[in-house]
Amino acid sequence: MACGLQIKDEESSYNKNLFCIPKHYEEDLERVFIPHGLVLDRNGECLARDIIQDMGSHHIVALRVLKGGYKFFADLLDHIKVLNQNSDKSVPITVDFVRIKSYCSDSPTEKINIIGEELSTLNGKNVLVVEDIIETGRTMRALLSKLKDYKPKMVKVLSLLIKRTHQSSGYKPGYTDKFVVGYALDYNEYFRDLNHICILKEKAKEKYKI
Ligand SMILES: O=P(O)(O)OC[C@H]1O[C@H](OP(=O)(O)OP(=O)(O)O)[C@H](O)[C@@H]1O
Ligand SMILES: Nc1nc2[nH]cnc2c(=O)[nH]1
Repeated sequence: MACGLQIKDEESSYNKNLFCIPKHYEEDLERVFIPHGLVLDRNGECLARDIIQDMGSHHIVALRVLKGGYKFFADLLDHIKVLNQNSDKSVPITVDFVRIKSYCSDSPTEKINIIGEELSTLNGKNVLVVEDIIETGRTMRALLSKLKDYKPKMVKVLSLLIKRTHQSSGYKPGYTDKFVVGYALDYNEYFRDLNHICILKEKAKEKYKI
């Protein structure tokens, strides 16, 4: 499967005044990091085609990791449905959900809560885990370890963003400490209603802190 686009931290971010931002978030955002159009273009037909090619030999269960992944997941499924309708080869896709909460404000918490564990439907299936962001990798490691119990035939992970961070626990290397929001990525539940993926201002972290 394609390994994605490498985006260099601030160098490649954009002045937010060039974009449509909801009034209620104007003061909270530093820069636009990934414009909505770019997200939609990358998360398009090509990605859907790669998934079908890689996993399409058998019924796919798309496992959505809530809450953050909902926009990414919905847009991706739309593309897979179009492919299924328009090509010679088509594959049934069912969906399942798992809710994982590990962050409070911009910090990982001790406990990784996996909620909604009735995942026996994954037994013997090709499972596509769809996540919005991987930072330290702790959440994904906990989930993958849990999934093993259900004996899937194959598990692949698709993440909208993989951060380069010094906090990485080994799932992926790199570094950036910017906290990003938008396209359903939140900061204490705010900013999911923002289309572009943006860098949050430090003072907004205080404003929305719980
Ligand atoms: O790689 P990690 O450092 O573990 O971080 C990644 C996790 O953080 C976010 O979840 P969050 O706890 O904010 O829940 P949410 O999906 O409801 O936003 C995100 O959706 C990932 O699941
Ligand atoms: N919204 C959001 N969630 C995260 N979880 C881990 N890192 C991040 C981040 O930068 N933004």
